[in-house]
Order: sequence, then structure tokens, then C-alpha cells
Amino acid sequence: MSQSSGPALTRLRNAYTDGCILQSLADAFDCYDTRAEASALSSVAWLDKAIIIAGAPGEGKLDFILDIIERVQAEFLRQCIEDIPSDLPPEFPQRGMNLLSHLPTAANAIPRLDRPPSLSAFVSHMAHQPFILPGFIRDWPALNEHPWRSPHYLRSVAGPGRIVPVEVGDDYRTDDWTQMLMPWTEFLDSVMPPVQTMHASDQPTLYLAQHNLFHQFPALRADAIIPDYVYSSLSPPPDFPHYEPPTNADQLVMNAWLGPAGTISPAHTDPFYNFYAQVVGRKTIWLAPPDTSPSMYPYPPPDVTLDQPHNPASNHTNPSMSNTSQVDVFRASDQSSTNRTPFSAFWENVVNRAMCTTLEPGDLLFFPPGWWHAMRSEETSFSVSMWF
Ligand SMILES: O=C(O)CCC(=O)C(=O)O
Ligand SMILES: [Fe+2]
Repeated sequence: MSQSSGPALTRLRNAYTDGCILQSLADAFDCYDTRAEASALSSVAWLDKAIIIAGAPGEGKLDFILDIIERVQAEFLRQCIEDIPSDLPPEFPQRGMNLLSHLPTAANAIPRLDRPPSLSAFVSHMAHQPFILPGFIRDWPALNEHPWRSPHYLRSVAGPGRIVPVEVGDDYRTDDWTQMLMPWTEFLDSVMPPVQTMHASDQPTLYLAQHNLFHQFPALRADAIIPDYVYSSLSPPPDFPHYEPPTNADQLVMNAWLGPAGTISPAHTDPFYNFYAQVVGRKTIWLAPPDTSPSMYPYPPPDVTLDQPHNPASNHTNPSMSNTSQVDVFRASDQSSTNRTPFSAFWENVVNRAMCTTLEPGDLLFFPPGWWHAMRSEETSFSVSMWF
């Protein structure tokens, strides 16, 4: 995640936000004259852009933006509320079934703890290694009275006319990968079709990745319960001495990750502690410690002195991709595979230290800053990362 927030950038962001608000108000006034649905949709879209593109506007301004969205929706877009079935899709898989915990690229399982550690045990010695707390978030409203696996519920928290940023393409390291803004309802139709259908292979994969959806839809934020561990002011781990918490007021960055079966985040590192909550579907996780970096084949940092066309692909966290591995930990097959040859140091030094697991709905994963991590969804999956 870019933490760049110099005064010039902040001023630019504020100006962009104000511009979006003005444009949206112009559209809203137009609605009073014309009752035109298109103007109302445009008004809401400008406000969503203010939240998405400018980053989190200051607290008061975010409330103001959300308030205008609600008013425009109530006044001009009531007829757009679709009558979609509220039936709750079955929870799949059945709990405890079909755990896909084996990957040829990871010799170990991520430890699963029978009992959550006390806060003091977490701070004093648990926070420097990954672990899973099975079922720890089973009480979240998101898995109960406000089920995030229900497209009906997810539409209702947004109301009509909302847009969201999505990644298009299977892998952010490839040239055909791009990002776009699209209607939330259209995205949900693709990710959670009314009848569970196979993802058509000629359709590009859409992934709402690393996006703070909770700024746009605060009702979803209320469906998550932040674990107390997140507020425990951890010091830098020995193998990542430059750790600093996120610079926002809460020192916590929450992101949503929602996509169909088969979305992949290639192995990469982030500079934060992470509690990663699995709310819908199963997700396979691959992890390796920070000191394996020399054998992870990260993409080289961009060389600005070379006059070469550069790969326009960006990455969830770092436009240069120097925090991303070239090794495909999910596609690399067993040791005899030809995949082994180009990445021999990976097979020699990383595989025996790497860990994997498949998270189920309700599980909470923890890993420290600098750890290599890769994720693959096994079916439609909705997760929340909490960086702190
Ligand atoms: O869920 C994913 O696809 C990636 C999550 C991730 O990279 C993170 O939480 O930092
Ligand atoms: Fe990450």
C-alpha cells in the first residue's frame, strides 16, 4: 500500500474530493429539474469516486458524502431497487470437509491453535510467527444475522447506483491485467450469480481486491468485530526491524477481498502485521518467512535510467512489484517438474520452510510483517485483512 502522503498529495486529494462533490451536486440539482435517472446515477458515482480514488476523505467529509448518497438514492433512485430473491445460498463447503492443505511448494502446515492466546502471550512471544485461530470469527454478524454470502444482503447495504473498483484478469503480474470501476450489482452478479454456476472461462476474472469497502458501505464495517490483539502496539519483529504501524489515526487498515473461485494473489510481502479473516468460502494460503527473500526471486526494482518499456502491471501494494515473487507457488508442481529449474534456490531454500493451509469460513489467520504470502480462492470468497 502506498503510504505516500506528502502535503502536496494531500492537497491534490482534497481538491479531487471537492471536485467530485461539486460535480455530484450539479447532477443532483439537475435531477430536481428533470427527474432523470441518469443524472442521479452520475451523482452517486461521483461521490463513490471521491471515496475510492481520493482515499478516505477526512471523517466529517466521508459522513457528508455518505449522507448525500443516501439522499439522492432515496429521492431519485427508489425505482431502481431490484426485487431479487433474499434466499440465503447454502454455506459451502460443509465445515471440516475437503481441506486442501497440501501444496508441493510448502512442506509445513500453518499451526492451528486450540485456544486463542492471552493478550500478554500474544505480545510477548506469539506475534512473531503465523498461526490460525479456527472458528475465531464465527460470531461476527457477517457470518450470522448479516450474512455476507447473501447477494441480497450485500446489495441492501449499498442501495442503488453504487460503483466499486475491481481488478480484471487472473494475475496482476501479467500484461492483460487491468483495473476498472463498475456497478456493485454487476460485480455481485458475476461473483455471486443467483444460481451457483461455473465461472465461464471466456470471461475475465473480476476481483475486488485490497479495497476499503467499509468506507463506502459502513454497515459492513459494523458486521466485523476487530480482535483486541490488533490494538496491542507491537514492536518490530527481529526479522523485520523497520516495521512501523500504518500512519492513519487508527493505525489500522482494513481491506476487503471479494472474488470468484480461482482468484490468485501471487506471493508478496507487506510491511504490516496482518489478521486475515475468512468470511465466505475457502481460501488456500501459502506463507514463507522474511529471511527466505533472497530465494524468492522478487521482480527487480524499476531501473529509471534504462529507456525500456516498462510492464504496466501494478500490484496490490507496490507499483514496482519488487515485493512480489516471480515464482508461482500455486502452479509450480512437484520437485521433478520442469518448473523447478528456473527457480532452483526457491526449491532448495524456501519449500522446506514454507507453510500452507486452507482457511474455512470463520477462521482467522495471523502473520507478521515481511512474511511472504500468496492466496488462492477455492470458491467464491470474501475475506477481510486487518493491517496494523
Ligand atoms: O486475499 C488475497 O488475495 C491477498 C491478501 C493479502 O495480500 C493481504 O491481506 O495482505
Ligand atoms: Fe498482502
